[in-house]
Amino acid sequence: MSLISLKDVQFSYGDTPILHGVSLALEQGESLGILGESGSGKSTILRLMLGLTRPDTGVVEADGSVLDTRSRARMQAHRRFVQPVFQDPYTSLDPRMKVRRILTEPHAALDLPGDAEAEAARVLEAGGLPADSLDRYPRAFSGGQRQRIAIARALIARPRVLLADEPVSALDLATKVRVIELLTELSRELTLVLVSHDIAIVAALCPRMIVLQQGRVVEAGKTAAILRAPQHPYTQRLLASLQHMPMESP
Ligand SMILES: Nc1ncnc2c1ncn2[C@@H]1O[C@H](COP(=O)(O)OP(=O)(O)OP(=O)(O)O)[C@@H](O)[C@H]1O
Repeated sequence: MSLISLKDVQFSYGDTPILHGVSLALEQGESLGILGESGSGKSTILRLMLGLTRPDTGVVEADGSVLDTRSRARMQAHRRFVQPVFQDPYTSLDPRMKVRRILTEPHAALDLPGDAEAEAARVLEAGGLPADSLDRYPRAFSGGQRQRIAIARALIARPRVLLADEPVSALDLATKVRVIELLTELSRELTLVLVSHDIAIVAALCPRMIVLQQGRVVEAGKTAAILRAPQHPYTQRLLASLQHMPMESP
Protein backbone atom coordinates (compact mmCIF):
# COMPACT_ATOMS: atom_id res chain seq x y z
CA MET A 1 0.00 0.00 0.00
CA SER A 2 1.23 3.51 -0.83
CA LEU A 3 2.08 5.99 1.87
CA ILE A 4 0.47 8.86 -0.02
CA SER A 5 -1.27 8.93 -3.39
CA LEU A 6 -3.53 10.83 -5.75
CA LYS A 7 -6.02 8.73 -7.67
CA ASP A 8 -7.52 10.16 -10.85
CA VAL A 9 -7.72 13.66 -9.37
CA GLN A 10 -9.55 16.43 -11.20
CA PHE A 11 -9.24 19.89 -9.72
CA SER A 12 -10.49 23.34 -10.78
CA TYR A 13 -10.12 26.84 -9.41
CA GLY A 14 -13.67 28.13 -9.97
CA ASP A 15 -14.49 27.32 -13.59
CA THR A 16 -10.85 26.89 -14.59
CA PRO A 17 -9.74 23.26 -14.75
CA ILE A 18 -6.21 22.87 -13.37
CA LEU A 19 -5.58 19.12 -12.91
CA HIS A 20 -6.96 16.47 -15.26
CA GLY A 21 -6.97 12.92 -13.94
CA VAL A 22 -3.69 13.05 -12.06
CA SER A 23 -2.58 9.81 -10.41
CA LEU A 24 0.63 9.26 -8.52
CA ALA A 25 1.74 7.17 -5.57
CA LEU A 26 4.68 7.10 -3.20
CA GLU A 27 5.86 4.20 -1.13
CA GLN A 28 7.53 4.61 2.25
CA GLY A 29 10.99 6.14 1.86
CA GLU A 30 10.60 6.94 -1.83
CA SER A 31 11.36 10.35 -3.33
CA LEU A 32 9.42 11.75 -6.26
CA GLY A 33 10.34 14.79 -8.34
CA ILE A 34 7.68 16.87 -10.09
CA LEU A 35 8.84 18.80 -13.12
CA GLY A 36 6.68 21.08 -15.26
CA GLU A 37 6.41 24.61 -16.55
CA SER A 38 5.11 27.44 -14.46
CA GLY A 39 1.34 27.08 -14.07
CA SER A 40 1.26 23.36 -14.89
CA GLY A 41 -0.22 22.55 -11.47
CA LYS A 42 2.79 21.38 -9.45
CA SER A 43 2.03 23.41 -6.33
CA THR A 44 -1.64 22.48 -6.60
CA ILE A 45 -0.64 18.82 -6.26
CA LEU A 46 1.24 19.68 -3.06
CA ARG A 47 -1.76 21.66 -1.73
CA LEU A 48 -3.97 18.62 -2.32
CA MET A 49 -1.47 16.36 -0.55
CA LEU A 50 -1.42 18.76 2.39
CA GLY A 51 -5.22 18.73 2.52
CA LEU A 52 -5.36 22.51 2.04
CA THR A 53 -7.76 21.90 -0.79
CA ARG A 54 -9.96 19.02 -2.02
CA PRO A 55 -10.21 17.29 -5.40
CA ASP A 56 -13.39 17.87 -7.45
CA THR A 57 -13.32 14.18 -8.28
CA GLY A 58 -10.86 11.42 -7.43
CA VAL A 59 -9.18 11.03 -4.05
CA VAL A 60 -6.07 11.77 -2.06
CA GLU A 61 -5.09 8.83 0.14
CA ALA A 62 -2.63 9.15 2.99
CA ASP A 63 -1.43 6.67 5.58
CA GLY A 64 -3.77 4.00 4.31
CA SER A 65 -7.09 5.84 3.92
CA VAL A 66 -8.87 8.58 1.97
CA LEU A 67 -8.01 12.04 3.29
CA ASP A 68 -11.21 13.64 4.56
CA THR A 69 -10.36 17.33 4.83
CA ARG A 70 -13.66 18.01 6.63
CA SER A 71 -12.64 15.94 9.64
CA ARG A 72 -10.75 18.04 12.22
CA ALA A 73 -9.29 14.99 13.93
CA ARG A 74 -8.08 13.59 10.60
CA MET A 75 -6.53 16.90 9.57
CA GLN A 76 -4.75 17.22 12.93
CA ALA A 77 -3.24 13.76 12.38
CA HIS A 78 -2.47 14.63 8.76
CA ARG A 79 -0.47 17.71 9.80
CA ARG A 80 1.80 15.40 11.75
CA PHE A 81 1.98 12.97 8.85
CA VAL A 82 2.97 15.42 6.12
CA GLN A 83 4.84 18.71 6.39
CA PRO A 84 5.71 21.34 3.78
CA VAL A 85 8.84 23.35 3.06
CA PHE A 86 8.23 26.39 0.86
CA GLN A 87 10.35 28.26 -1.62
CA ASP A 88 11.16 31.44 0.20
CA PRO A 89 12.59 31.24 3.72
CA TYR A 90 12.53 35.04 3.90
CA THR A 91 8.73 35.05 4.00
CA SER A 92 8.01 31.65 5.55
CA LEU A 93 9.68 32.48 8.90
CA ASP A 94 8.05 35.13 11.09
CA PRO A 95 10.73 37.85 11.52
CA ARG A 96 9.33 38.82 14.96
CA MET A 97 9.89 35.38 16.46
CA LYS A 98 13.15 34.01 17.78
CA VAL A 99 14.10 30.59 16.43
CA ARG A 100 13.14 29.05 19.80
CA ARG A 101 9.52 30.12 19.33
CA ILE A 102 9.52 29.20 15.63
CA LEU A 103 10.56 25.68 16.58
CA THR A 104 8.48 25.20 19.73
CA GLU A 105 5.14 26.62 18.52
CA PRO A 106 4.32 23.70 16.19
CA HIS A 107 4.84 21.36 19.14
CA ALA A 108 1.89 22.84 21.00
CA ALA A 109 -0.17 23.50 17.87
CA LEU A 110 0.11 19.88 16.76
CA ASP A 111 -0.25 18.51 20.28
CA LEU A 112 2.98 16.54 20.00
CA PRO A 113 4.43 14.30 22.70
CA GLY A 114 7.73 15.04 24.47
CA ASP A 115 9.41 18.22 25.61
CA ALA A 116 9.15 21.14 23.17
CA GLU A 117 12.61 22.57 24.00
CA ALA A 118 14.29 19.19 23.63
CA GLU A 119 12.53 18.67 20.31
CA ALA A 120 13.64 22.12 19.12
CA ALA A 121 17.23 21.20 19.98
CA ARG A 122 16.85 17.88 18.15
CA VAL A 123 15.65 19.42 14.88
CA LEU A 124 18.15 22.26 15.09
CA GLU A 125 20.90 19.68 15.20
CA ALA A 126 19.27 17.71 12.37
CA GLY A 127 19.33 20.94 10.36
CA GLY A 128 23.05 21.36 11.06
CA LEU A 129 22.56 24.60 12.99
CA PRO A 130 24.38 25.61 16.17
CA ALA A 131 22.51 25.32 19.49
CA ASP A 132 22.75 29.09 20.16
CA SER A 133 20.54 29.67 17.08
CA LEU A 134 17.53 29.34 19.41
CA ASP A 135 18.09 32.80 20.86
CA ARG A 136 18.40 34.59 17.54
CA TYR A 137 15.93 36.08 15.07
CA PRO A 138 15.69 34.84 11.46
CA ARG A 139 17.38 38.04 10.22
CA ALA A 140 20.63 36.89 11.83
CA PHE A 141 20.84 33.98 9.36
CA SER A 142 21.72 33.60 5.70
CA GLY A 143 19.07 32.44 3.22
CA GLY A 144 20.39 28.89 3.30
CA GLN A 145 20.43 28.80 7.09
CA ARG A 146 16.89 30.18 7.15
CA GLN A 147 15.78 27.43 4.82
CA ARG A 148 17.41 24.89 7.14
CA ILE A 149 15.45 26.44 10.04
CA ALA A 150 12.27 26.07 7.95
CA ILE A 151 13.17 22.43 7.29
CA ALA A 152 13.92 21.95 11.01
CA ARG A 153 10.46 23.35 11.79
CA ALA A 154 8.91 20.83 9.40
CA LEU A 155 10.75 18.02 11.22
CA ILE A 156 9.29 18.88 14.65
CA ALA A 157 6.22 16.80 13.82
CA ARG A 158 8.41 13.80 12.88
CA PRO A 159 6.48 13.64 9.59
CA ARG A 160 6.53 10.61 7.31
CA VAL A 161 6.26 12.77 4.18
CA LEU A 162 8.05 16.04 3.37
CA LEU A 163 6.75 18.22 0.54
CA ALA A 164 9.32 20.66 -0.79
CA ASP A 165 8.21 23.33 -3.26
CA GLU A 166 11.23 24.81 -5.04
CA PRO A 167 13.17 24.65 -1.76
CA VAL A 168 16.42 26.10 -3.08
CA SER A 169 15.39 28.33 -5.96
CA ALA A 170 15.43 31.48 -3.79
CA LEU A 171 18.96 30.74 -2.56
CA ASP A 172 22.35 31.60 -3.99
CA LEU A 173 24.71 28.83 -4.99
CA ALA A 174 26.86 28.98 -1.86
CA THR A 175 23.95 28.38 0.54
CA LYS A 176 22.00 26.14 -1.83
CA VAL A 177 24.52 23.30 -1.56
CA ARG A 178 24.10 22.80 2.19
CA VAL A 179 20.31 22.73 1.88
CA ILE A 180 20.53 20.11 -0.88
CA GLU A 181 22.85 18.03 1.31
CA LEU A 182 20.34 18.26 4.15
CA LEU A 183 17.44 17.21 1.90
CA THR A 184 19.56 14.33 0.56
CA GLU A 185 20.20 13.15 4.12
CA LEU A 186 16.52 13.44 5.02
CA SER A 187 15.38 11.65 1.87
CA ARG A 188 17.11 8.50 3.14
CA GLU A 189 14.55 8.25 5.92
CA LEU A 190 11.62 10.33 4.80
CA THR A 191 9.34 10.18 1.82
CA LEU A 192 10.05 13.31 -0.18
CA VAL A 193 8.05 15.05 -2.89
CA LEU A 194 10.13 17.71 -4.58
CA VAL A 195 8.88 20.36 -6.97
CA SER A 196 11.75 21.96 -8.80
CA HIS A 197 12.69 23.59 -12.08
CA ASP A 198 16.26 22.50 -11.52
CA ILE A 199 16.86 19.18 -13.26
CA ALA A 200 20.15 18.65 -11.45
CA ILE A 201 18.40 18.81 -8.08
CA VAL A 202 15.61 16.46 -9.14
CA ALA A 203 18.25 14.06 -10.50
CA ALA A 204 20.26 14.25 -7.27
CA LEU A 205 17.33 13.75 -4.90
CA CYS A 206 14.62 11.81 -6.70
CA PRO A 207 15.06 8.36 -8.28
CA ARG A 208 11.53 8.74 -9.74
CA MET A 209 9.84 11.72 -11.36
CA ILE A 210 6.73 12.82 -13.16
CA VAL A 211 6.38 15.50 -15.81
CA LEU A 212 3.29 17.66 -15.70
CA GLN A 213 1.93 19.55 -18.71
CA GLN A 214 -1.11 21.75 -18.18
CA GLY A 215 -2.40 19.59 -15.37
CA ARG A 216 -1.73 16.22 -17.03
CA VAL A 217 1.01 13.72 -16.20
CA VAL A 218 2.63 13.21 -19.60
CA GLU A 219 5.61 11.17 -18.45
CA ALA A 220 6.45 9.20 -15.33
CA GLY A 221 9.24 6.84 -14.45
CA LYS A 222 12.83 6.58 -13.36
CA THR A 223 14.51 9.99 -13.37
CA ALA A 224 17.73 8.72 -14.96
CA ALA A 225 15.83 7.07 -17.83
CA ILE A 226 13.63 10.13 -18.46
CA LEU A 227 16.58 12.50 -18.45
CA ARG A 228 18.56 10.21 -20.72
CA ALA A 229 15.78 9.52 -23.21
CA PRO A 230 12.60 11.56 -22.67
CA GLN A 231 9.70 9.96 -24.56
CA HIS A 232 7.08 12.69 -24.65
CA PRO A 233 7.67 15.67 -26.95
CA TYR A 234 6.76 18.04 -24.11
CA THR A 235 9.42 16.50 -21.84
CA GLN A 236 11.94 16.75 -24.66
CA ARG A 237 11.16 20.45 -25.16
CA LEU A 238 11.09 21.17 -21.42
CA LEU A 239 14.41 19.47 -20.75
CA ALA A 240 16.02 21.23 -23.72
CA SER A 241 14.78 24.62 -22.48
CA LEU A 242 15.77 24.00 -18.85
CA GLN A 243 19.21 22.76 -19.83
CA HIS A 244 19.81 26.03 -21.63
CA MET A 245 18.50 28.17 -18.80
CA PRO A 246 21.02 29.73 -16.42
CA MET A 247 20.26 28.01 -13.09
CA GLU A 248 22.26 30.27 -10.82
CA SER A 249 22.21 33.96 -10.23
CA PRO A 250 25.40 35.66 -11.36
N1 LIG B 1 -5.87 30.49 -5.61
C1 LIG B 1 -5.95 30.39 -6.94
N2 LIG B 1 -7.03 30.84 -7.60
C2 LIG B 1 -7.15 30.72 -8.94
N3 LIG B 1 -6.19 30.17 -9.74
C3 LIG B 1 -5.09 29.71 -9.14
C4 LIG B 1 -4.90 29.81 -7.72
N4 LIG B 1 -3.69 29.26 -7.42
C5 LIG B 1 -3.15 28.86 -8.60
N5 LIG B 1 -3.98 29.13 -9.62
C6 LIG B 1 -3.75 28.80 -11.04
O1 LIG B 1 -3.63 27.39 -11.13
C7 LIG B 1 -2.66 27.03 -12.11
C8 LIG B 1 -1.67 26.06 -11.50
O2 LIG B 1 -0.97 26.74 -10.46
P1 LIG B 1 0.21 26.05 -9.63
O3 LIG B 1 0.68 27.06 -8.63
O4 LIG B 1 -0.24 24.73 -9.15
O5 LIG B 1 1.29 25.86 -10.78
P2 LIG B 1 2.84 25.55 -10.66
O6 LIG B 1 3.11 24.51 -11.70
O7 LIG B 1 3.20 25.22 -9.25
O8 LIG B 1 3.48 26.93 -11.10
P3 LIG B 1 4.82 27.68 -10.58
O9 LIG B 1 5.96 26.85 -11.09
O10 LIG B 1 4.74 29.02 -11.25
O11 LIG B 1 4.74 27.75 -9.09
C9 LIG B 1 -2.04 28.34 -12.60
O12 LIG B 1 -2.65 28.68 -13.82
C10 LIG B 1 -2.42 29.33 -11.54
O13 LIG B 1 -2.57 30.62 -12.09
